[in-house]
Amino acid sequence: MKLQYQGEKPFRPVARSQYPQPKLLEQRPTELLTLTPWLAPIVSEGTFDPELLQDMYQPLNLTIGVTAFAVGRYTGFVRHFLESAERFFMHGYRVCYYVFTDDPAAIPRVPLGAGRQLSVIPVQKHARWEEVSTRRMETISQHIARRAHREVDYLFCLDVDMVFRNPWGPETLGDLVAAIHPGYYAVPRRLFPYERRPVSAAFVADGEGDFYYGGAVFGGRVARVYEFARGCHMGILADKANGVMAAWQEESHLNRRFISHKPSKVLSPEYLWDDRKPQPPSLKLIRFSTLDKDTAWLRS
Ligand SMILES: CC(=O)N[C@H]1[C@@H](OP(=O)(O)OP(=O)(O)OC[C@H]2O[C@@H](n3ccc(=O)[nH]c3=O)[C@H](O)[C@@H]2O)O[C@H](CO)[C@H](O)[C@@H]1O
Ligand SMILES: [Mn+2]
Repeated sequence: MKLQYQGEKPFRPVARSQYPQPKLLEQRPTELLTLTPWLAPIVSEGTFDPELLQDMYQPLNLTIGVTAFAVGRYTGFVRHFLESAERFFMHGYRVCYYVFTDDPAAIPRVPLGAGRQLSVIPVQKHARWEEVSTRRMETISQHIARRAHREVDYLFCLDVDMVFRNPWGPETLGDLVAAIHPGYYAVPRRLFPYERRPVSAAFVADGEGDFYYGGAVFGGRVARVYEFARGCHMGILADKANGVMAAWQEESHLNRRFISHKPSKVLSPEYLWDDRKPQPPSLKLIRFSTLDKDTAWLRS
């Protein structure tokens, strides 16, 4: 299907010319790696000038979409998710939240700032939680084709059982964006929990892989997210036809695809943390984090 995207928005010249000078020979701005071997920036605190980025992106009048699924008991996370996003997510930009749920009446009407809106989109409830989680790729791609490609410039697809704790701004915008999983940023790749059975479309061979990315955060330009989610969905369908469920469901397919379709921007675990873990000194702040939750109860 050929999609008519919103017009591409050209960069305007930077208005402000006074800001700290970038210094080629100065120490690294962060303890973390700042560039992948394919020259994609790895975003973390200290690597960017938030005010400069604000001046560059604000005039573009961008609209940023967010998808979040709240099926079954996960509706209980929506209030905290939206309230914290109102405080910290893309402050000063137009934002469209797309909340997919089997129970629209359970979605709270959280007060939203100017230029920000919430669409509640009904979806069917699947019996197994793996199915709920995995079906997201299909629903996201259909939603982009039907609606979101006309409404937003960038789209982030986020888990709902999470909260924003610090600013998430235009430094995260890129063509195709992945986030490093908080559990595996210091782990050799042979120990990444990739799908290792060749029968699965998500199969990753030994010696392959860059970072282990989290399924809870991905995004980019809406056209690229469409291709990406569709590609993952195709892999999931192929597996289904073979009676296979990948080791970590859609996260396995996402990781497979990011090996061959490299992200143009990588978010450090500041953007995908887990409150059950202590914050290491190398992470200056936590921006978006998983809440401690009763997983068995939620999924039952
Ligand atoms: C630490 C850990 O174990 N992480 C895995 C786990 O993440 P999580 O434990 O973060 O998965 P999760 O329970 O948050 O499910 C993912 C998302 O699907 C939605 N949802 C899920 C179930 C449901 O009944 N209703 C509903 O709305 C909701 O938006 C949720 O945030 O599972 C994912 C499955 O894709 C990935 O494999 C992750 O690696
Ligand atoms: Mn989650």
